Amino acid sequence: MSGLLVTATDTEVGKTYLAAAICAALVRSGARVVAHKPVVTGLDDPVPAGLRDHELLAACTGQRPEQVSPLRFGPPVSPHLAAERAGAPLTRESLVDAARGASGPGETLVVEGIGGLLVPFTREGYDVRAFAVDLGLPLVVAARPGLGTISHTRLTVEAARAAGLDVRAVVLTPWTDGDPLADDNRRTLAALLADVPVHLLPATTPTPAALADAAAGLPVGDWLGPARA
Ligand SMILES: Nc1ncnc2c1ncn2[C@@H]1O[C@H](COP(=O)(O)OP(=O)(O)OP(=O)(O)O)[C@@H](O)[C@H]1O
Ligand SMILES: C[C@H](N)[C@H](N)CCCCCC(=O)O
Ligand SMILES: [Mg+2]
Repeated sequence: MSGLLVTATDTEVGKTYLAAAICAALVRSGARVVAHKPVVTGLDDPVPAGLRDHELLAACTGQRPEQVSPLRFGPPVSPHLAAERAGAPLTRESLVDAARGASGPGETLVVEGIGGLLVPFTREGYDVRAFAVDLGLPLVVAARPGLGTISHTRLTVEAARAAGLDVRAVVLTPWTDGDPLADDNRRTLAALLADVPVHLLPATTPTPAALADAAAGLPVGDWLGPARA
């Protein structure tokens, strides 16, 4: 089984758009794709433009939304707190088992993290980074194009590398041509990250066809790596 995990420099950066675009592009190329979001929180918030995370991912892969995300909570808070409030604290074992069981031979697994890389699933500090290590998946990092992204992106890549994770790409999203600051952020990050390529996901609408079009320029196949059994 091969796959990747999409993380980000923060919550509300573009993980779902990017993960959905990757799924849609892979499906368009003929791959069998399974999306997995270990935990969704914030279902009490108004429905965003388009669909909720697990619904948009499911629309891109053909799964049912509940298959994409087995654990769904209302409060817009960190997963450790949402689960605790629901009286069902998360465990490393159940999170890893669910992710490993999500896809089978010949399928490509696209995992969307939750929030940023160090968001905890448990009070003891089992977090998205440790989850990616357990799954053995390479990372793709969604980052904002604008002010603040240089430091947030470098911090995320450093934190990933400190745990031995393979960062395949940073993707600035939503990208719109013609912003001089975003252009310089792109160049600066490409120079400072050196061996991590910086790509762009154009601003798009959240439909499978539009997302696949938006991802057409991304070397998605290069980002996939084998998952740990
Ligand atoms: N490529 C894009 N095209 C259009 N809008 C985008 C794009 N990328 C990000 N956005 C905007 O950023 C918002 C947040 O994106 P998204 O929901 O993908 O973030 P997230 O990192 O998955 O958030 P969460 O932490 O809640 O899972 C979207 O609602 C949308 O407005
Ligand atoms: C509600 C939000 N959209 C996400 N689902 C959860 C983000 C958790 C962030 C936790 C933190 O970094 O403080
Ligand atoms: Mg999301």
